[in-house]
Amino acid sequence: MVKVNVDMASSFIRAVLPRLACRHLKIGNNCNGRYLYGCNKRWVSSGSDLVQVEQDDSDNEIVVLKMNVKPVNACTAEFNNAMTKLIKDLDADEQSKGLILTSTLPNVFSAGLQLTALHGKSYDEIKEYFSTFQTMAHTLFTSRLATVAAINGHAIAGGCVIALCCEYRVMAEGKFHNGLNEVIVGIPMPAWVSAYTVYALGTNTAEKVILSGKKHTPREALQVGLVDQVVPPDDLIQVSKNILSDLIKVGDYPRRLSKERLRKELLMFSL
Ligand SMILES: CC/C=C\C/C=C\CCCC/C=C/C(=O)SCCNC(=O)CCNC(=O)[C@H](O)C(C)(C)COP(=O)(O)OP(=O)(O)OC[C@H]1O[C@@H](n2cnc3c(N)ncnc32)[C@H](O)[C@@H]1OP(=O)(O)O
Repeated sequence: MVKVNVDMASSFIRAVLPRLACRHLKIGNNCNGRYLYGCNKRWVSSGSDLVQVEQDDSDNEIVVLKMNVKPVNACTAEFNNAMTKLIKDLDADEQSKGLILTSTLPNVFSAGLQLTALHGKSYDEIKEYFSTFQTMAHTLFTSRLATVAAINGHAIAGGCVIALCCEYRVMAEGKFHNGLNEVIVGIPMPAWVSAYTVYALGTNTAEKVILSGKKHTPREALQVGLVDQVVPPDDLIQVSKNILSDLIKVGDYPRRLSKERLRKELLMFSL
């Protein structure tokens, strides 16, 4: 079990993080909180259109969630909460078997945490904001659904984490980057993110990926295991659907229980 010095992390959040994060982006507070509403399933209601929901088949077994937070799918607290609610609703709906996660934006899957949310905020506010992201990631990671990330653009830091929470990751070819650049931004990697990365990549590669903070091209991401497949952009969704169809062919109960047993150990990690 990883030991974390919580006092050190707390001091870091209080004193250093807000300045580092905003210096990294060279931005002030450009939070844009207005979004459309667009769910088309009666049992899915995120309360916003930060995530668009599409049914993929007549049986309602496959759902496509499209992140829709312009301009770069930065994970606002409202987005994190909407995602958490949607995934929980889908988990509770026995008809749903699989989930594809992608983005409405042409070149960005997700830019990760909303760095502007850290600017000028109190310790408690930042802590609360982080916890909305962590809850969303845990909910996706442990969802009973089969999950595929269809990465149609940059997947940076928290964006890469969202993809790592999925069982399978397909990335579009293109001039995109995928990586965990937290150490470059100035965020010490939380133990739970490291644990998820080790789970997906293995310890040795995860350490290299995390400690370098490197942003990988799709091909490089494939080599280190951040993604499982790289495909032409036009094929991304169809390939993801084919993978998902194969995943959900397996008996629901043994699959669900095995996923739970494999993944629940990792929930002990927090900061
Ligand atoms: C101690 C810690 C304890 C507990 C932690 C608990 C949880 C931690 C979670 C795990 C750690 C996760 C960390 C993060 O996610 S940090 C975020 C790091 N993200 C980045 O570094 C990405 C930065 N962005 C980019 O690289 C590019 O924007 C991107 C995505 C490649 C797209 O490029 P492009 O299409 O050219 O677009 P622009 O760069 O011009 O950006 C357009 C617009 O968006 C603003 N923006 C970009 N990224 C963010 C962001 N992450 N948050 C907020 N805003 C962002 C950018 O400033 C531009 O705004 P403008 O007003 O100028 O138009």
